[in-house]
Order: sequence, then structure tokens, then C-alpha cells
Amino acid sequence: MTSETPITIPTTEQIRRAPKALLHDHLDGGLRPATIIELARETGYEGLPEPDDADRLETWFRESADSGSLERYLETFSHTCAVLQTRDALARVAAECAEDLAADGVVYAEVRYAPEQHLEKGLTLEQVVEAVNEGFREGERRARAAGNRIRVGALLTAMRHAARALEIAELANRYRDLGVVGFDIAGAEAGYPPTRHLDAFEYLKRENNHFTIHAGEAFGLPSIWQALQWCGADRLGHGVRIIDDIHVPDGAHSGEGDEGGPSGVSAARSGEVKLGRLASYVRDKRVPLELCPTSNLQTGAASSYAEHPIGLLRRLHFRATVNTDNRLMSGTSMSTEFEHLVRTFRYTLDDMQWFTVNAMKSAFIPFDERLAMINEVIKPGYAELKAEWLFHAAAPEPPLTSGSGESQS
Ligand SMILES: O=c1[nH]cnc2c1ncn2[C@H]1C[C@H](O)[C@@H](CO)O1
Ligand SMILES: [Zn+2]
Repeated sequence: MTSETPITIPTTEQIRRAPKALLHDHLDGGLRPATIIELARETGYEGLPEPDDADRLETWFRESADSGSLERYLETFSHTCAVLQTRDALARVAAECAEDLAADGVVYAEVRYAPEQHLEKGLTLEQVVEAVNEGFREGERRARAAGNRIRVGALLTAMRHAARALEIAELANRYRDLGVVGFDIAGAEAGYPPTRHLDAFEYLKRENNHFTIHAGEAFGLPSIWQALQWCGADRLGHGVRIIDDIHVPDGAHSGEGDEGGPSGVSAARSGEVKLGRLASYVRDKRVPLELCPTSNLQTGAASSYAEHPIGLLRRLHFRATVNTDNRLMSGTSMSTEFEHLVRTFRYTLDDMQWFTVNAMKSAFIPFDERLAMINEVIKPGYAELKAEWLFHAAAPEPPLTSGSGESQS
């Protein structure tokens, strides 16, 4: 982009229509509330806190997840996992997930879940993976029929408090190129360092496979350091606490740019902001950060959107991406996450494109397929929105100019 590019702060409708790429979304954190109620009836699960009313159930999930503690947040998943114990339930929820993401303008998604949490009624690990894959393919078909295009890949998660990581890593490898694109570990961070699962990570590295690790969410720099330097993670699930290794003079913490507009890098260049060794490594090596702003507010990793580190990380040109984490527990969607960021940091369509291209570059599918998504879907989609803005939108004021550079990631 040139310095002539007008600032195009998108409307809610444009945010929804803009092509988006999602790297961090949990299948068991994104069920439709009405589906949970139906599945509970069908499968005889009697533990739902609001068994009769989808709106009340939706509110219950959001409020319960709002505790400020990751451990309490994670307790809500006992209800979603309870209704995801049959082949049909898993396939249905996966199909609805793909449909919902596509309707929200997501064109590429990596959706994760822990197969080991879906074995209570006798399914095997393989049956779980096949049911979910089948559901994703069905959801992609339904989305296409509705005029939306999406590609969904699965990430298999191992729970960090359990001891099945190697087994799940082997499963991910077995289903590679068959709908599974990588591996993850999740669950409570405190007391369960990622190094407990070194055998799984070493196995995946030997197999040239990809993995991300939930790190730097509830726990700080040591967890990020271990995930990268001991385990060899390709990406960081959250990684938001990398902010602890970035030293900012008082008053400069907000993501709003000063001289350079919302996307300016002036503070970084002027030397006011100092990066420690780990933060430098993460930025210089282009380690993707799967940032999930609303989820972070709920678990206490950040105190407001304005103070969320994503503003600074974007300004400093970290490989930052925007994600939902758990759409049900956070009452969110990709559009909602971007809506908060656009209103808070005055992000433009160029900024949205930057985050989206960052995510696509960091995806676990092959390079040529990533490139095709960027060049054939994402860039044309943003170009179309920007052209509409220039030629049709009733711009209230003459355009300002912006220096946001989409080519830098
Ligand atoms: O944000 C999270 N941090 C750690 N673990 C999480 C988070 N969101 C969901 N999980 C857990 C709960 C789910 O049951 C599991 C697999 O999707 O992953
Ligand atoms: Zn997560």
C-alpha cells in the first residue's frame, strides 16, 4: 500500500463480509446452545444447568466463563464434552461449526478438540476423528450450497494434565492429509508445563509434523520459553504474556499509534520500547501468536480491549493473529473479535487484511495452498471491499491517509 491509501475503518457488515482466517478455535467450545439442549435430550445427559432454554444456557456459559480464572473457565467444558460422546453428535457439531464459521466470513479455519475427551460411550480415538472429519466435510458442503466458501482442518489436542500426548500425536500423524493438519496441547497451564509431553513433540518433529502449544496464557514467560525452546512449537496458543518481556515506558502501552496512526511502528523504531531476548526471538523468528482477546479478558490475562497486548504487538510487527478460542464461552465470533479491535484501535481494512494474511501464512497446510488462499481469496476479498468503499460508500469525510503496510508480517 502507498501513503495515498485512504483510511477505511470498516462497518460491522464489512467486517462480517471480509475474508477471515482462524487458527485457534475449540470444537467443544463452539457449540450452538440449542444443539447442546437437543443433544442432551437425545443422549440422556441430565447435568445441564439450563436444560430447557437455549438463551439462558448461552448466558450461563458466558457468565460462568467470566470468572477471571482459567481453571474455572475450563470447568464449563464438562457440559459440552458430555453431549459429544457419540458419532452423530460429533459429526453434527463439526458440520454446524463449519457452517457457522463460513456464515461469519471465515474462509480458512483450524479447529481443535481433544479426542481423548470423547471416549466415554465407547468410541475409539479413530472413530472420534473420523466423525469430526465427516462433519467438517459436510459443513463445507452446506456452506458452499449457501454461497459461502470455507476450508476447515482439524488439530488434535492432548490434555496437558493427562498422559496420552504421544498417543494423540501418533493419531494426528496417522490422519495427516486426511483432514488433520496438526497437534496441540491444552488445559490448565499451572503445574503442567509443556515439557511433560516432550516425547510427543519429539515424535512429531521426527515425523516433520506441525504443532502449536497453549502457552503464555495463564502462565508467563517460562511457559512460552519452554514451548519454543524445549518443545519446538511452530506457533503459540495465546502467547499473550510475551508482553511481560516487552518494556514500555509509562503511557505507551496502548495499541493506538502515535505518529504512524493505528498501525505505526514509530515507538518500536525510536527505541522507546525494549524487547527482552525471548520477545526478540518471538518477533524475529516470526513465531505466530494465536491471540484471543475476549477469552483473555475472561481468564484475566488482560483487563480490557484497550489494554490488550494485541495493540502493541501489532505495532511492533509481531506475527500476531486474531482468534476466537471458544465462541460459546466467550459469546464471540471472528467478526465480533475484529469489531472490538476495530472500534478500540481504529483498525482499518488494511489492518484486518494484515492479521488475516498473518494467520494464513502461519497455517499448517502446505505453502502453495496457503499462498493460493492469500492470492485468490483473501487479497481479492479485501480489494473488493476497499473498492466498494472508494466508489460507493457514502464516506462522511474526505479520506485521511494511512501508512499501514500489509506487506510486512
Ligand atoms: O484457552 C484455553 N486454554 C487452555 N485450554 C483450553 C482453552 N480453551 C479450551 N481449552 C481446553 C478445554 C477443551 O475441552 C480442550 C479441548 O478443546 O481444550
Ligand atoms: Zn484455546
